[in-house]
Amino acid sequence: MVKATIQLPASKSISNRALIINALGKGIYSPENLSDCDDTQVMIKALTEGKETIDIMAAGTAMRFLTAYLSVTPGERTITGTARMQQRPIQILVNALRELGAEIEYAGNEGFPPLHIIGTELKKNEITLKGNVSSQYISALLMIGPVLKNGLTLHLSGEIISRPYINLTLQLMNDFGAKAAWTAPNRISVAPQPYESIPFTVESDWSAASYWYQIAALSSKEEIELLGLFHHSYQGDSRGAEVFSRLGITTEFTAKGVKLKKTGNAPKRLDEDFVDIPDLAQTFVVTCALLNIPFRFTGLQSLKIKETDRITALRNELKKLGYLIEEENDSVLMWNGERCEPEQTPMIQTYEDHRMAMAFAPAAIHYSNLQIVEPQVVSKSYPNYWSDLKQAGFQVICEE
Ligand SMILES: O=C(O)C1=C[C@@H](OP(=O)(O)O)[C@@H](O)[C@H](O)C1
Ligand SMILES: C=C(OP(=O)(O)O)C(=O)O
Repeated sequence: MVKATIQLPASKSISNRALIINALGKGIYSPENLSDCDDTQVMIKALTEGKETIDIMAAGTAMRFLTAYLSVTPGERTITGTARMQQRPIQILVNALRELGAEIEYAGNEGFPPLHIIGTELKKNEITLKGNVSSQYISALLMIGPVLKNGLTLHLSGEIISRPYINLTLQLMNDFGAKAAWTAPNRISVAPQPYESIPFTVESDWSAASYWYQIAALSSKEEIELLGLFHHSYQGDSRGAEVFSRLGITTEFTAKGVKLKKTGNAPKRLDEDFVDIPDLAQTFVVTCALLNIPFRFTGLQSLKIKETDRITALRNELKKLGYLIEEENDSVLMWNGERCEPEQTPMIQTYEDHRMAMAFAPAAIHYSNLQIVEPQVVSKSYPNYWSDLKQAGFQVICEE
């Protein structure tokens, strides 16, 4: 029996947007309930310490959003991150900013952080960029739109991935008094209308919630309540609730958050497109395998450039638990029920990826010997994950 009431961490995606918007708007109110996770802490430091060299560690949002922010903010700075961050591409954003007039140089390898940026006034106001690699480039550009002299129009080419994150950006920008909207299926326009300062409270993180839905799905009995989630959420990952309802976990919204209910229904298989919800891929791959539900998950093309190559990491680690997952075109993961002998004491590697640790920990419900290597990685988005699991009665063995 898993019984817990969990105060989830605040969303890092919302926190980091609110911080950038607040800095651009020179607000009088500070956003409330900011996340205490690493990715938000590095953003706060970058915006308040005024250092010449900014280290954002492993935070993709901080790297991309600050690159645009520093391009329009007086001063000369170098922005860098972990070794993995220096392998995560940023050329599309750098080219777009340069085309607008930004002064950015690569301080290491061409196309990747670290970057040397001299803040300047950007004069151009219309560009085309690819929408099929990372939506964070688009969000980064949109957020500086209101402070550009002539506003900004973006034309996006290719299939647009992670679209709900673009919509989250637009939603927050509009809440803070900007005028930004889709003006065609592939075009977004931002008016040169400055941000206003408003009191703002950050919602809990729906991506973090997914690990508790997973725990509910894998345990025989549960009473789980998650605090701080809203019914009409800004976060695309709130769609996880609907996908979990197909796996027999329904959501009851209360005044404080959500209560999870187990219906006992399970589908014969699960097919889903993750192009809008890439951060939930690990949750559902592990959950379906352990529930013995064959699946085909498409839209995973961004997984290779995240904290680690998540396609490879998932296949490697699930094999240790006895599941043979197949991959297609770097963008599909599927499982037809094929098994192999599980390891006696599976040591799950986390590859500096918080979501590997968080998505595999619930597997301890079925594999009592399971160990998680480098468990501290969870601090990227959910520092209290292990203490919350402990509160819920879990004993996961963590290998430091
Ligand atoms: O804008 C954001 O807050 C995010 C966008 C997504 O990245 P991509 O757009 O690179 O897929 C997501 O994976 C990441 O965790 C957070
Ligand atoms: C991909 C993620 O983060 P980021 O790209 O912001 O580092 C994530 O949190 O899963």
